[in-house]
Amino acid sequence: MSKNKTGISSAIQLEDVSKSFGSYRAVSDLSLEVNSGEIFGFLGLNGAGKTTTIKMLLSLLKPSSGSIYMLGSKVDFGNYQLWDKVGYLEEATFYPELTVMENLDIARRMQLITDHKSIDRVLQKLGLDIHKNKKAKNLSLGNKQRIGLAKALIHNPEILILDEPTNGLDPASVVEIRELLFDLSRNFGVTIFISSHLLEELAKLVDRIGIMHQGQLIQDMKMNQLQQSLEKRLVLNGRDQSTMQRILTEHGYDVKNTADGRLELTEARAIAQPEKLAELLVRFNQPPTHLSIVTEDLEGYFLRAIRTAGRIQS
Ligand SMILES: Nc1ncnc2c1ncn2[C@@H]1O[C@H](COP(=O)(O)OP(=O)(O)OP(=O)(O)O)[C@@H](O)[C@H]1O
Repeated sequence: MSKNKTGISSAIQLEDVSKSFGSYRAVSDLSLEVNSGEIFGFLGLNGAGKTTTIKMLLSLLKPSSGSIYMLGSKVDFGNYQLWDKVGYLEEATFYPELTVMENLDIARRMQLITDHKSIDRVLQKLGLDIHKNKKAKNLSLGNKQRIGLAKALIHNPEILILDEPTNGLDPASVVEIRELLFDLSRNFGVTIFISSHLLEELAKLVDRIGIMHQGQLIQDMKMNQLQQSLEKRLVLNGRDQSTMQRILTEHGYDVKNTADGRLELTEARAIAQPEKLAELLVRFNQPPTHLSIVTEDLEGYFLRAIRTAGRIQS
């Protein structure tokens, strides 16, 4: 395993990786490091370059330029040893008429694993042992996805790569898979690289997030940094909003009207001391009938990050 500048082991490392299809650059100068045991969320709109990147990690696609390392070993065509240490799940596929056990036995044989206990281990790890003799077609959606994960994990990989693993799952199954991935990371030390276009969903699971847009990594931050980066707004209502707006403006506040008929302020002093603003309005006989601080939601943040990068029209 390679160590980065801070001495932390990095499980996945991309250095100035680009991929072009003809004249179209799907991934552009992507540099990224995922630490060992970390859950990294790879976020982007459709067409951002997530799947192309994942295919390069798996050496299903060759980068046009740049280098990729996993567990300190260069990802290259022919470096088959690496695949003993990497699991991949895109979409759960299985034989519906076969039992869970039979499905996993096929996966075991395809991966040339001789140890039959590997099936029991993975069944237990994923909480599938109670369903092992059921036909795959009779399982819940969440448990079907667990079969896919079990196949990706049967060889006990150190890195798990997931491309939109909760696509099409119902909310309960999404929670189940999330808890499972969390357990794999925290209790089994698996490094997880997970792509999605849903920030709300990733935010509940990942340690760090990278936002891709038009082939470029426009943000890379820890989740606690993300929480601090969410924009706050002070919104208020009153009986005579034009008078309220005039008073606040005369006292140096920057006040906007919102589309839903409220007054809104985003400046730091208004957010830090809303009571001062309320006192001022009371003094001028214009008490607010509603005053609250609203924090931007994660999808709002995601779209703002993309707009700020100046790459889509707002
Ligand atoms: N084999 C290919 N030939 C030409 N263009 C391609 C090829 N594969 C991907 N692209 C283009 O590269 C861009 C990035 O695609 P990619 O599949 O990596 O995006 P994505 O972020 O995974 O999107 P989605 O969430 O829709 O899967 C897209 O514009 C896509 O059309």
